[in-house]
Amino acid sequence: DLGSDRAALLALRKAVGGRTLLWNATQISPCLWAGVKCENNRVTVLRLPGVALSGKIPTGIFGNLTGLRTLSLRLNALTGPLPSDLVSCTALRNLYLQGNLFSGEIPEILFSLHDLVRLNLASNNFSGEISESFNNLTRLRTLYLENNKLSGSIPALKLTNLDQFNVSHNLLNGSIPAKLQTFSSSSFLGNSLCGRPLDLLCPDDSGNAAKPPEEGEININNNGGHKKKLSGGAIAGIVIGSVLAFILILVIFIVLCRKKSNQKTRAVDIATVKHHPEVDIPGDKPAPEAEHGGGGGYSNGYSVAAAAAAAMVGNGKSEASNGGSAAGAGAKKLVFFGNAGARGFDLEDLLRASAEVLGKGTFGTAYKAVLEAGTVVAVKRLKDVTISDKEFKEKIEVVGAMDHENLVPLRAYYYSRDEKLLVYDYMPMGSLSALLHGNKGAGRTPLNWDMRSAIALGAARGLDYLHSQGPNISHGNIKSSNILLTKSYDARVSDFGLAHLVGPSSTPNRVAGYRAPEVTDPRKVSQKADVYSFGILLLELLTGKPPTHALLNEEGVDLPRWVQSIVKEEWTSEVFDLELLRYQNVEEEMVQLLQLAIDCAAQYPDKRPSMPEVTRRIEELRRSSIREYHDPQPDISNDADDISSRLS
Ligand SMILES: Nc1ncnc2c1ncn2[C@@H]1O[C@H](COP(=O)(O)OP(=O)(O)OP(=O)(O)O)[C@@H](O)[C@H]1O
Repeated sequence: DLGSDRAALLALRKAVGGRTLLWNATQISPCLWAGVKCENNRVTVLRLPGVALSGKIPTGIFGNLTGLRTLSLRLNALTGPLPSDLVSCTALRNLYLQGNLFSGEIPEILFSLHDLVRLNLASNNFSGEISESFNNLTRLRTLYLENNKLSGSIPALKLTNLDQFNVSHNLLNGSIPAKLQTFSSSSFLGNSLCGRPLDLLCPDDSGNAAKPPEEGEININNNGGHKKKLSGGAIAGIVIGSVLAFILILVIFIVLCRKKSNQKTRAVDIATVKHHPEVDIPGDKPAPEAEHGGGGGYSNGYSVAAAAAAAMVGNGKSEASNGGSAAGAGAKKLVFFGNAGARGFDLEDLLRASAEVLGKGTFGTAYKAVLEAGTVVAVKRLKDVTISDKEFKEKIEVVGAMDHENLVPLRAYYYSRDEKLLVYDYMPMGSLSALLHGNKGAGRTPLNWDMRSAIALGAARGLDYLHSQGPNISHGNIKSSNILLTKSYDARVSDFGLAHLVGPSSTPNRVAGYRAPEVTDPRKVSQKADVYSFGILLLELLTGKPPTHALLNEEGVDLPRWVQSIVKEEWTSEVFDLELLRYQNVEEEMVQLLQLAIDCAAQYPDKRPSMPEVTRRIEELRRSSIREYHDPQPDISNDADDISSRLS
C-alpha cells in the first residue's frame, strides 16, 4: 500500500540520496513529492533523473514498490549490480537507468519483467553477454545498451515490436543477426561486428579462414576465430582495379558533361524529368520514366509539354480556350474552370513549361510544371480512361465546379484521343504520406500533434464539403498520398472524382488498406466508404504507420484490427506514434481522435458517423484543450500509459 511505498522511498533516499535534498518528509503523502506519481493509492511513477544519487541500491527497496510502471534513475552515479528485488516490480513498463555506473551482468531477473516496453541501460559498466532471454520481453520497443562493456555476440533477437535499438560502443563481435539489420549502422558502431548495415562483410562459413594470418597477409576481420585474409597479390589486384575503375568513371563523366553543354543550346521546352525527392518512399515509388498515352516514342529529356505537344501536333491543332463549358466535343483545347482572369497562363505556356515527375499514381503520372511566368502547377496525365469523350467531360465539369479551401483546385483539363491532362494548383509541401513516412532521418521536422490534428480537421472539412454536394458524390480514393499540404501545412484533399473516370484495369492495389470491407468493386464507392477510408487515415496520423506497414502484414491484420487489439489490452499509448508521445497534455485529445478513428473504421457502414459529424467532433476536440505545448522530454515515455480506460 501507499504506506510501504512511502517507507521504501525514504529507504532509497537514505541509501543513495547522499546529501541530495529530496522530498519533504513531513508531507504524509509521498504522491506530492517531486518525481513521484501515484494512482489508486500506489506509487506508479518514480522519476529522479540527474539528482546526484550515488552508491549501491540495497535490496529491500524495490521489493516494496511493486506498483511501479515507470522508473527513471538516469544520469546519476549509482554503482554496483542492479538490485535483485527489482524482480517484484512486475508492472514495470519503462526502465531508464542510463548514465550511471551500474556494473556486473545484466541480471536475469529483468527478463521476467514481461511488460517492459522501454529499457535503457546505456552508458553504464555492464559486462558479460547479451542474453538470448531478451526474447522474453515481447513488448519491448526500446532497447538501449550502448556504451557498456558487453561482450560476445549479439543473440538472434526476435522482438517484433522493437523500433529503437542500440548496442554501439561495447566489446561485441560476430555477425549482426538478420532481424536487427534494419537498424542503422550507428546502432552497432564501436564493436568488432560484421555484416549489414556495417560496411564490413562477414567471412564466409567455408571454414578455410581459421588459420592465423601469415606474413604478407592482412587480417581484415577478427571475428571469433573466423578470419579472412588477403594476399599481397590480391591487394595489388584491388589497387589496380580501383585505379582503372576511377579512370573509366572520369571518362564517362567528361563525355556526359560535353553532351549536356551541347543540349543546353537546343530547344528550351524539352526539360529533363527529375525525381522529386520527397515522394521517394517505400510503396510510393515515383517512376523515373513516364509512360505515354499513345504512339510517339518520347525519348530522354521528357516533359509534360513534350507529351502534350506531340499529341497536339498529331491533331494538327494548338489553341487555348477560355470558357469552361464552351468546349465543344472533339475540340482539342485546354479547358479552364472558374475565373478565367485568375488562371494567368494558357496552353502555350504549359507547352513551354519544364516538368519534373512528382510520382506515379493509380490514374497516371503527376508532374510539377514550372511555367515561364513562374507559375507552378501540377499536371496529371491520366491513363486508361475508358469512358467516352462526352461522359469524361460531364464528369470532369463536376470535379472542376468543386470549390473549397480544403480541396486542391482543378484549374483546367486537356482532352484528346491520346492524351488526357488535368492541371491542378501545385502543393509545395507534398503529401501527408511523404511527410509521415518519408525521410525519417536527421533534419526532418517531426509532425507535432497540433499539426496532425489540424491536418485531420482540414481533410475532414474538404471531404465534408464534397459529400455536401449530393448524396451520390463521394471521393473514392481517400488516403494519405491524396492529402496535400500548402506552404503553411493546411490540408487539401486531392484526386476527387478520378475514380469514376478510369477503367477497372487501374484498380488501385495500394489503396487496399483504406478500402472499406463492403467495397468489392473499387469504382462502386459511397460516402460511408469514404468515412471508413478517412478513419484509416486518422489511424495513420495517430500511429505513424501506413495501413500497409510490414508489422501489420506480419501479424496478418489490418490497421484498425491491430489498433483495436491493443486498445482492448489496455495498452492504448502503445498505438501512438513515438513522435507524438513527446508532447505533453495532449493525451486526452489523442484518445478522442483515436475513438473517432475507430468509429469511422467500423465494419458496418451504418455504424460509421457521417462526415459532418466527423468534422464537428474534430473541431470540438481541438477546441476543448488548452493549446499549449512543451518541449519534448528526454524520456520518450510519458504518463499516457493507461489511457485505455478513457475509451468508451
Ligand atoms: N497538386 C499537387 N501538388 C503537389 N504534389 C502533388 C500534386 N498532386 C500530386 N502530387 C504528388 O504526386 C504524387 C503522385 O500523385 P498521384 O495523385 O498521381 O498518385 P497517388 O496519390 O500516389 O495515387 P492515386 O493516383 O491512387 O491517387 C503524390 O504522392 C503527391 O506527392
